[in-house]
Amino acid sequence: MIKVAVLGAKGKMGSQTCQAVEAAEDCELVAALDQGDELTRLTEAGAQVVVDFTRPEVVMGNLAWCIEHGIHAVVGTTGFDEERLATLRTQLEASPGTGVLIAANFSIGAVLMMQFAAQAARYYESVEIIELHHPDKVDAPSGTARRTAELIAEARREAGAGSIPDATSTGLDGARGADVDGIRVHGVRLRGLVAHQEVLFGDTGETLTIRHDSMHRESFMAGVLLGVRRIVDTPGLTVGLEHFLDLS
Ligand SMILES: NC(=O)C1=CN([C@@H]2O[C@H](COP(=O)(O)OP(=O)(O)OC[C@H]3O[C@@H](n4cnc5c(N)ncnc54)[C@H](OP(=O)(O)O)[C@@H]3O)[C@@H](O)[C@H]2O)C=CC1
Ligand SMILES: O=C(O)C1=N[C@H](C(=O)O)C[C@H](O)C1
Repeated sequence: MIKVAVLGAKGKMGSQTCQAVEAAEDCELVAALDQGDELTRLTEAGAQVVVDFTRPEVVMGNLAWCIEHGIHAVVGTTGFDEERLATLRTQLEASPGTGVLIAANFSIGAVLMMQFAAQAARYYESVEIIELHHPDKVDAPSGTARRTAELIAEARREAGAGSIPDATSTGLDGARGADVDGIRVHGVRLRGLVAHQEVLFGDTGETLTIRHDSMHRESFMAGVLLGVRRIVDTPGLTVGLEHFLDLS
């Protein structure tokens, strides 16, 4: 049995994760912590793996504590940039047996969408990303959109692609979305939505749209449990659930 604790347990993702861990035959939910709870409860409960679905402003503190105490972490919370990842790598050097998985999105379909987008990137002159989420989401653009943009930008650089054409010279601030690594990202917040993304590619005479929809938070649970099962044997930092999937 893998002893699992959830941080952010009263939240939308945390509560779903508690249910999924309790239903998994090879996992035991040993602690469910939320805002105001002491992290010492993790060691008291003997947690081997922590699943973090909290907030970008608190996740780094949680991870520093877990790494220091040799507790593996599966992290869905957003807000990770290169600087944060570098900090985690340094912290993990001092705790060599500990593993941390940072996954922008635990839905298998979303992981495939990012992979397909990276594959398509080299073939199209134009690309833009539209992410669509529920209005209670605290960050924009989504972690998934950021990661998708980074993967596309990397693929374009490797292929020697130039900058994306855009003749806009006047207009309102924000009308062309945010610039993530040279890729335009647009965010929609709409009651009724959960988590959705479209990646639009275009070239002369054709477009390609890759779309993924999470209609329910259950869609993330298979990926979360995969992360829990794999991280106990994967020391160091893993960025992206794709590393735990056989995509060949
Ligand atoms: N990787 C993925 O597949 C997915 C990632 N996410 C990401 O996960 C994060 C959480 O999303 P969601 O569940 O919708 O958000 P919620 O706001 O519903 O849940 C966050 C929970 O964490 C609690 N919390 C805040 N600070 C702490 C703390 N220091 N220790 C423990 N708990 C704390 C909050 O309490 P309070 O409300 O009192 O502040 C709240 O209960 C976001 O970054 C989101 O983008 C979401 C979906 C999928
Ligand atoms: O906050 C959410 O809901 C989600 N957050 C993650 C993100 O920012 O990419 C994953 C998914 O899009 C749902």
